[in-house]
Amino acid sequence: MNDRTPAVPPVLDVRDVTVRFAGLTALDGVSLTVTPGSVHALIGPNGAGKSTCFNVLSGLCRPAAGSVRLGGTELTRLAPHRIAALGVARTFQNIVTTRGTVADNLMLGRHALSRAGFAASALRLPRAVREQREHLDRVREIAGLTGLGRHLGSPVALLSYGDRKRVELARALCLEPRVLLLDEPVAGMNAAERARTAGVIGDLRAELGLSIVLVEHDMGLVMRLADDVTVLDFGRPLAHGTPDEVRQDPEVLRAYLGADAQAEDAV
Ligand SMILES: Nc1ncnc2c1ncn2[C@@H]1O[C@H](COP(=O)(O)OP(=O)(O)OP(=O)(O)O)[C@@H](O)[C@H]1O
Repeated sequence: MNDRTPAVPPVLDVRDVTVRFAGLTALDGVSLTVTPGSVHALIGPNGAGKSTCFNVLSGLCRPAAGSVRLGGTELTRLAPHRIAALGVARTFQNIVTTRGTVADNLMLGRHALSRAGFAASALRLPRAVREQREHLDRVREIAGLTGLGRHLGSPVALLSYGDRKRVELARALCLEPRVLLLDEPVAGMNAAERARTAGVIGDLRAELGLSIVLVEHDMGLVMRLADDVTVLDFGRPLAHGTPDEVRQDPEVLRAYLGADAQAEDAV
């Protein structure tokens, strides 16, 4: 821990959220509570509404009904940048970072936290130089936490797929979030990269005390990392509980986990 470590994050409370796209109800009365400092997984088959839920949490999608609160603050009608400023950062399923070095991209992630104005930075006034140095120090720490320390000077385009996915994660961390929304953080990775990223996510929770909401199809990762699991099916909440409770829930086995869960139990 360090003095930038956020205090205990506030509860993220999602109540009765409904989202409709034309005739389709993508989320239908979804509620979940993310306990401070926990990993809360959101799982379900393709089209269950997981990404839509993330879009609501990060302000990209406005629900027809329901509310999202972070501590005492209502997030539901806020713009994405306001929600990010309040401490909710996200990654996306697809890699969006393709240019510049790892350090460049992480410094961009710090931009929203800069206090020195454009003129002070352009003129390299002492205050701006000091702030820049502090951001660089923090970028180095975050790169270390995410396993990117030795890649800081590398162009992102030359990194392995797994490292590029972790650049997305590190960039979200550069906002110093209290809640981190991870949308399929290991999708497309090989087994070694998955294990590495799972270790990084576990360390983040332990070292930064973040609340993490995790959307992931890799059930092994979900079962290993999550404290709580909410299962969606056709936009509706199907089950909620610990990983062990959810993996034994007959409705969940029928609707979603099926062979995967049984295969995992056999390991
Ligand atoms: N912008 C949109 N316009 C219309 N329908 C949409 C839109 N976004 C999502 N949907 C529909 O809403 C439903 C939920 O989609 P969503 O992407 O949230 O599911 P998901 O659980 O994240 O699926 P996946 O695991 O495949 O990413 C789907 O039927 C999808 O086709």
